Amino acid sequence: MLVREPRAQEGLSEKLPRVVHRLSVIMKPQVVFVLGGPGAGKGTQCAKIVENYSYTHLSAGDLLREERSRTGSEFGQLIDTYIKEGKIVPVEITINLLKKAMEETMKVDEKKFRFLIDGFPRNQDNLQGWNTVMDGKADVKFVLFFDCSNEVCIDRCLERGKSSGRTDDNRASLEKRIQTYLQSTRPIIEQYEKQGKVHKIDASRSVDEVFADVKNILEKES
Ligand SMILES: Nc1ncnc2c1ncn2[C@@H]1O[C@H](COP(=O)(O)OP(=O)(O)OP(=O)(O)O)[C@@H](O)[C@H]1O
Ligand SMILES: Nc1ccn([C@@H]2O[C@H](COP(=O)(O)O)[C@@H](O)[C@H]2O)c(=O)n1
Repeated sequence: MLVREPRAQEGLSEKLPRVVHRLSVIMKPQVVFVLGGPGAGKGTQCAKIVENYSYTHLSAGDLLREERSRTGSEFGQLIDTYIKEGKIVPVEITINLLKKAMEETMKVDEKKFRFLIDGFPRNQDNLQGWNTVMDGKADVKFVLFFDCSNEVCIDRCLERGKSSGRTDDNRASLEKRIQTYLQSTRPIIEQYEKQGKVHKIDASRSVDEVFADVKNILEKES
């Protein structure tokens, strides 16, 4: 004889709150922060993750560059100066771009709730902005930290600079970007390390060797 679960007899009014709660949990953005020095390979690895897993890649740097070239942007000039100087743009600008991009992604396809947020949070101001605006609205699952020497970072960016057209892929900007990374971003990574949230990857190896480690981490975390 079939024994009926009590829930099977529930009406819609009893079920609905539970369904709504479950949906809101499922659809809460799940975030992986992707950090590392300039040219460490963050964007390259994010592209490979997107090919293989259901993540949406949002690069804070790309969003700022887009905003810089958007006709009528009130922040274009400021962003341009900060990027050339290797300085971190005030978070009020960056967090709004990220939030909008996340919302638009999920509006188009509600199943796209896993995000790789690349190049953020880069300093204390970024982290504070994230906590203020996104607290409770998104879960930060872990941090992928692509670690390699300053020399490798600089060499890769200079090589990329031959064709990237980026205003900051030159030696003068790179010296400043490395300083900003060491002084402002490394302490953020250390904070997440203390929370046990950081997966550190040796990014000085080939793209495929680095990605093999990334895959292992993503398989374990899923
Ligand atoms: N493992 C690797 N070995 C050699 N070259 C690499 C590797 N990963 C990336 N590159 C190259 O180095 C350059 C920088 O890579 P990428 O743009 O992915 O770095 P990034 O960390 O996103 O940089 P940024 O923070 O400056 O935007 C690119 O030209 C890329 O093709
Ligand atoms: N959170 C961030 C991210 C980036 N910037 C500025 O953009 C430059 C390029 O960033 P990449 O991630 O593409 O290397 C970076 O040097 C900063 O000037 C930022 O301000 N805040």
